[in-house]
Amino acid sequence: MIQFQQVSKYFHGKPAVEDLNLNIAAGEFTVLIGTSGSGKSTTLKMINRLIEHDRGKILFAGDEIHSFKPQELRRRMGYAIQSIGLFPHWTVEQNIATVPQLLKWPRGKIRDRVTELLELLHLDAAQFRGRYPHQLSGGQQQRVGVARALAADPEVLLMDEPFGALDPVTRGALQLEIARIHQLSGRTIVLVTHDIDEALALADRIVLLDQGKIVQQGSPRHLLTQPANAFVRHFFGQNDIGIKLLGLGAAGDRAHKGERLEGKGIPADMTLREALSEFVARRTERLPVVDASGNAVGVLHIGDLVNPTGEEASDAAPDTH
Ligand SMILES: Nc1ncnc2c1ncn2[C@@H]1O[C@H](COP(=O)(O)OP(=O)(O)OP(=O)(O)O)[C@@H](O)[C@H]1O
Repeated sequence: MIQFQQVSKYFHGKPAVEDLNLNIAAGEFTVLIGTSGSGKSTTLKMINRLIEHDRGKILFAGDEIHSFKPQELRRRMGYAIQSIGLFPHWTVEQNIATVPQLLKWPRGKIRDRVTELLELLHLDAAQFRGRYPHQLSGGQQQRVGVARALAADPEVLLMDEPFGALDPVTRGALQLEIARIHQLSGRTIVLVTHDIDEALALADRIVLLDQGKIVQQGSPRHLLTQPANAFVRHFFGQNDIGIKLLGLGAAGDRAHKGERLEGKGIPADMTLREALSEFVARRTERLPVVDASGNAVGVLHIGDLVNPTGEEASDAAPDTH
């Protein structure tokens, strides 16, 4: 969907990004991560030509991005940023409708789309559509920013620290919503963050940058278990890699499906990291696992957390005691 071929960008003769090769597949959730000044935002902004690259080629849907008008690119790519950039004198509805208005959608269609997006981001449409940005909390403004980026159903969603400056609870809620939107829509998403847990939770593929170059790219599990060098190991925090790996697995995948246990079940989509906390808090070594409707899925054993292969627990010889 988006390809970088030997792309470089210089500011005042100094490289911000150098010889970047990157292939972002359609439908993939890619997270660009790295230390401050490593070139994440520059990389993202070159995709929609907010920053023009100096060398190499960037392709979008097979064509050089220079063959598109910047306006066309920006209509086909939603863009959400930390500072939100909502127009202060426009209502929530007018803000969300920016691109549909440019595309001259009929009024009724715009109205329906605004309603749909507000509901998708858990904002009551009747209550919020007529408000102005200053009448919203920071988290609500961020939601409107994401809704605006999604408004014209873009093929690609570019997000630059969209949940920065939010409290951890709101941040977690918005991360869940983005993950859900990605699952529902299958849209290509490129997100910039310096939050390692956010990257691990959301990414299909993580691209780790340092000083304008890619140090390593791959699935979260790949970067955690096979770091290319000491920088990668250090970046992901060598001391709690085990805990981070637990964050990538779900209780439902590891549960012993043939077993049943009385008691309050943990949700199948709970991460193993959260399950570890439950084991400790409940002082138990086994936990029942339930699906979204509360039906039993199986039983998770504390020993399953140290299964180094991460393979699904076998039911061939269920532990029945
Ligand atoms: N408009 C600009 N003019 C001059 N230098 C710039 C400009 N934009 C970025 N840079 C420089 O390019 C390098 C990469 O910046 P970039 O914003 O892409 O990094 P980043 O990884 O997104 O950092 P952060 O996490 O701090 O936002 C930095 O050294 C930065 O100072």
